[in-house]
Amino acid sequence: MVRKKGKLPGPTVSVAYTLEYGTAEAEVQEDSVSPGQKVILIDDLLATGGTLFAACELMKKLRAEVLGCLVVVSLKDLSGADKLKPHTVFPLIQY
Ligand SMILES: O=P(O)(O)OC[C@H]1O[C@H](OP(=O)(O)OP(=O)(O)O)[C@H](O)[C@@H]1O
Ligand SMILES: Nc1ncnc2[nH]cnc12
Repeated sequence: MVRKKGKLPGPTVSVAYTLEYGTAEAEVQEDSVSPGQKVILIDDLLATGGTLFAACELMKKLRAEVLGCLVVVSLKDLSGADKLKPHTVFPLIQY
């Protein structure tokens, strides 16, 4: 589980990222994935891609392999999928 900084117990790794309306820090527990583990990232919304890009960076820090990103809604005018390349985004709805 990737969360905003300060919301997870135990040892964590974090990364700063930008949103449409400012900056934030994303965090994941160090033992949440193992090196070499294959992961799929899931979020409700893809806007600029900053949040999922940060999640990909966290997976890179933990040496996990991102197979793709699933989102319910992708706001296509904001080109978030471009920011996530080479990772593939699978949206349920494009708007
Ligand atoms: O592609 P991006 O431009 O990064 O935007 C997408 C993010 O924005 C929303 O979260 P938000 O940061 O607003 O926080 P919330 O989950 O607390 O609503 C949403 O849940 C995504 O995680
Ligand atoms: N453009 C947007 N619309 C709704 N929720 C959002 N969260 C981040 N960007 C958003």
